[in-house]
Amino acid sequence: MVAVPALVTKTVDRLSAEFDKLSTTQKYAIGVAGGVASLYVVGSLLFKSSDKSKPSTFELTGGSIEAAKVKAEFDAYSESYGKNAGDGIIDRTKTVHLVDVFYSLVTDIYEWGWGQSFHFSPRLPNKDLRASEAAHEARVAALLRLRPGMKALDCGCGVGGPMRTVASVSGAHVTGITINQYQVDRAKYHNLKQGVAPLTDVVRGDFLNMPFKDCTFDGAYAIEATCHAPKLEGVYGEIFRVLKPGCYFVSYEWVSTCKYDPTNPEHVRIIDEINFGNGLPEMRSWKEAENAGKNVGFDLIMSMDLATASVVSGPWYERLRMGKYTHAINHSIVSAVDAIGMAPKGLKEVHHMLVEVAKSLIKGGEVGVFTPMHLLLFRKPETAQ
Ligand SMILES: C=C(CC[C@@H](C)[C@H]1CC[C@H]2C3=CC[C@H]4[C@H](C)[C@@H](O)CC[C@]4(C)[C@H]3CC[C@]12C)C(C)C
Ligand SMILES: C[S@@+](CC[C@H](N)C(=O)[O-])C[C@H]1O[C@@H](n2cnc3c(N)ncnc32)[C@H](O)[C@@H]1O
Repeated sequence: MVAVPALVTKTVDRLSAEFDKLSTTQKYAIGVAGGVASLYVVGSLLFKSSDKSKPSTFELTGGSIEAAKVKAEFDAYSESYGKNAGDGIIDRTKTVHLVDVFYSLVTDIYEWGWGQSFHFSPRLPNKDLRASEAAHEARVAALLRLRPGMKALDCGCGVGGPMRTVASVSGAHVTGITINQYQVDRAKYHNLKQGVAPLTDVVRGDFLNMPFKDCTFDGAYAIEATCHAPKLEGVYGEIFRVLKPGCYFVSYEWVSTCKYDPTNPEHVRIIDEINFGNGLPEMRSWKEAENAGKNVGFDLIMSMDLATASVVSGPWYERLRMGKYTHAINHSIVSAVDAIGMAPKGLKEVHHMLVEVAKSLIKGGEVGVFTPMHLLLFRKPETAQ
């Protein structure tokens, strides 16, 4: 006989007593919910797909961080943010390392619950999420005037969703750079599987110090990525260096809008929460982003917030708002997988951070103080070296 600890028997007794007090409908509802959850768990275990196009619930990892260290790395990440609203990352020299850690922690969860493109998009009328996403990415190829035979740079490429669209629609070759090795592996896997490998390459590196020669690329873009740089001039300056003269750089920037009031505590709180839940050192204003490009030598060609540019497209944060209940269900699933010891310890806390940041992003969008898609189109002058 197996000895059952007294604490367990006591807890079971108390739960049964509580269960007895419920009405028949409540008991029935709990039974159905339990059944669905068990079916989900058993189904996922039995029918674990060999298709690795997205991790299953039981395959969520800490990216490049070994499972035993996930909790400690997440705690260190959390502690790197200041206690006062507006502080951001206290020691900015640690930003690049912390961003690398951040992406190890979230990449599987992003792919699992969002997809292969780690960005937002305006929702186009009569187009589904994927079509709206692809249109947002294809706009980049058009703005850069990419053609077959050209070489483009994807600065902060994630697992390569945008890269695959840009290369496919333009016929140009795209090299992606990301600070996170796990993302390099995922991006290469998807590129190969989707037949885009011949037009793509992915390297691990720091976009503040890129392993490319001066004047290498015919175009460069960054989709919701340069917001991670400790200083925008640092990354913009590197992009300027590796671009050929006369070529374009387009960025979808995460910035505060002209509605942001630094003396309004609610605005400050929203931005602070967005910084923490997304691995940002601080939030820049759209004007600071424009100036950063000009400061490194670019000509500014176009500057507009795509969140408000078209009156017929739906808000970028609608997808998050619609997913509110799914996020809660996802949290129960991650917690259950954690409870049975099938997820790295700490991943539940990472997921909780994402549930919370989804709320702050929605708030930032609704109040209008934040946009993840301020379009900046720059050109390196013909005369520049
Ligand atoms: C550009 C960046 C990332 C932008 C977005 C791709 C991500 C921002 C917030 C993320 C998410 C929030 C809630 C998660 C949910 C709780 C989980 O169950 C499934 C994944 C989420 C939907 C997740 C997906 C990606 C985001 C929308 C930043 C980092 C600069
Ligand atoms: C939100 S993701 C966007 C990814 C991709 N652009 C997309 O839209 O799917 C931000 C990306 O920036 C990269 N990044 C952040 N800081 C970086 C750095 N210092 N050097 C290189 N890549 C960096 C991250 O690794 C990640 O791939």
